[in-house]
Amino acid sequence: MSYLDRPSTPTHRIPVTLLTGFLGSGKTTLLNQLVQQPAMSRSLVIINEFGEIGLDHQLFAASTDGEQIELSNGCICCSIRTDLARTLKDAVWRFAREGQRQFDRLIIETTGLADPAPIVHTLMTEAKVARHYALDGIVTVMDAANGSTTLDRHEEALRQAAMADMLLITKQDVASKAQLNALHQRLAAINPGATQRLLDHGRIEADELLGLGPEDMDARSADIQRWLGEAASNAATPHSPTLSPKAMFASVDRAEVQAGVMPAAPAGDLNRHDDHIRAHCFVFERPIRASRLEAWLSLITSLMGQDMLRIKGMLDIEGRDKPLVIHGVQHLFHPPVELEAWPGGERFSRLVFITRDIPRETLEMTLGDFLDG
Ligand SMILES: Nc1nc2c(ncn2[C@@H]2O[C@H](COP(=O)(O)OP(=O)(O)OP(=O)(O)O)[C@@H](O)[C@H]2O)c(=O)[nH]1
Repeated sequence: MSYLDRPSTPTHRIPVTLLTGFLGSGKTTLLNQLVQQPAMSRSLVIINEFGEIGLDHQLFAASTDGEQIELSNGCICCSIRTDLARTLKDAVWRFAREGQRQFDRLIIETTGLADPAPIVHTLMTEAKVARHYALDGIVTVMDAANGSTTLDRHEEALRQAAMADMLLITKQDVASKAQLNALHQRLAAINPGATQRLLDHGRIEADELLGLGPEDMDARSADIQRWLGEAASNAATPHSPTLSPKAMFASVDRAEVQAGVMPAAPAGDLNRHDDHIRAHCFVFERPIRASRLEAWLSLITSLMGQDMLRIKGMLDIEGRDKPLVIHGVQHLFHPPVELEAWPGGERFSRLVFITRDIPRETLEMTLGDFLDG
């Protein structure tokens, strides 16, 4: 059976929030605020820091009912990935009393230099980990004062921003308005699908950071709009039924930032620094043949998987009445999720790609060829 023919049934896996952000951006400050909140009381927190303490899964008493583990002799995205996998597997019984698991949610705080992709891969590909855990969302913290410079200098920070479901901007109190606007525009260009929020010393309601991913989207299909990005949903709606498939591509290279979340950014040269990381949105009016899309996804991810940072889509597949949501990080895809209804009653396919050094034309031409078939 092919990938698109296997929509997942709702699972009861433990949702995982990956908290990332460059060195000193404010991750720990945020985490300290979060763990005080009742919504986080049954959370296990894994903190990965570079440090000198040997890796002995040293346990700390957390400030709330939650539990905390420190992984501190390397970075979980590279040198100690197997330690992360083992820690996750062990945690299920280690934090259990009388056969009952004592946590319902997992937060992983990465080091400031971590690439989120390998961590997501560990969650998705290690069978014993994937059985118990499912990625809920990637939350990336950005420092308003240094963020633009950090993005200029550090590929890691770009990748953290590009893969985020939510971008939390800290230190607005010490940033100029110009710095804040520049960062806001830049992040909107890199990752139009991610919500941007301003944080004051890490303060935010935990609920806002939870339930970000597609795993439980079935229950709240209206949220698909936000998840795919307002830009993909609004700007790319097809109208004419006579369009040829190639003409149905719509380009959305800028984000419509959600009202009330951040002020609208003034127009500018959004991609001056980041030409290599881009968001590309495509819409298709006619139903897509599953086998052709799968063949294309397989080709494109095997050739360019490393540079295909994120893929999100809501698809109208031939022979299906309901929308199918797909979600991938590099060459790995979560099981597709079938929604109950088309959000807003609008039935058409949307695909969003966040890529590094992949020209839009490459996607457009190959996709057109495959779907034209
Ligand atoms: N002015 C200001 N300072 C902040 C804010 N948020 C965090 N900080 C400060 O920024 C510094 C770094 O914050 P941390 O939370 O330790 O950052 P981190 O991302 O965990 O840092 P690493 O562990 O080095 O990756 C601390 O001194 C915080 O008090 C904010 O909104 N405003």
